[in-house]
Amino acid sequence: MQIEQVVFSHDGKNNQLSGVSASIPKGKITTIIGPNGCGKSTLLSLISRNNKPITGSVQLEQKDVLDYKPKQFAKKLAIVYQQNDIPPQITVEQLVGYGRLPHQSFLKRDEEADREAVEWALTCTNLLAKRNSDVSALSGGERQRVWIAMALAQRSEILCLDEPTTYLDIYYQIELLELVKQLNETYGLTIVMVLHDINQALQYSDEIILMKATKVVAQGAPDDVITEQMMKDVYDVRVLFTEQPSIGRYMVPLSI
Ligand SMILES: Nc1ncnc2c1ncn2[C@@H]1O[C@H](COP(=O)(O)OP(=O)(O)OP(=O)(O)O)[C@@H](O)[C@H]1O
Repeated sequence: MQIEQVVFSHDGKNNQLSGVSASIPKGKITTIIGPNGCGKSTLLSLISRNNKPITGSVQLEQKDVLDYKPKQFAKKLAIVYQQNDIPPQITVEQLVGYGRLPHQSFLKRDEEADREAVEWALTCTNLLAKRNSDVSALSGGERQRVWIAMALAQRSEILCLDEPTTYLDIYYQIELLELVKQLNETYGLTIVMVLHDINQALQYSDEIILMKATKVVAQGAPDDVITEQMMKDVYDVRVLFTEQPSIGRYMVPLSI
């Protein structure tokens, strides 16, 4: 995907994206980082075409995302939001089945393909044993996996995740990021996610898009973008980096 000179305003007064350009490499994990309010979720909303640029464009396979038909686009890209409303009294399997809607029409439905996709999504997310559970009775970590399973059932090539680890304890954060890594490595899914935890961004990303105050200020490999100087300039925090043999480079915050 190519994001080219995108300008966007939520309220028509101030720009929340002012001339943003970036690229999302196919088959990689790209993480958008930056301080609160800099425009990360807004950028994701334009990538997933939930908002339209005032000027500039988002291109997918050399075609403007706005030129895709809704179902055609849903087969290309799925998004999981930070907070999701759960329909009342719905089982895991039923909710995951909603991911098949882009593949169904009034006249045409491939029930075998639908079943296979739901089984695959439940298997990947380790939810087979919970398939008949009421979604509202699940833990936060399990619910987040259900939303990812629904997005997987959509069988899209790109998976966008807006702060997928927020509200999860450290165990479920790691579980979720390991799932994301596995989906990328095993099925070649392109991942675009927003994370706040710099160490998790370092550990799980192939590519970092760094934002500050409505702009993309850097893009590149995690070790190139995430530096002591960047942490001072963008977050106004003093940090040091150290190496740990099993996970590599990681950051220790020192002071503000
Ligand atoms: N629907 C909206 N209407 C008006 N302003 C909005 C809307 N959504 C977001 N904004 C504003 O746009 C700016 C960017 O918000 P956005 O949610 O994209 O930032 P973010 O980098 O994802 O922040 P955070 O890390 O706090 O989640 C903020 O100033 C926010 O107040």
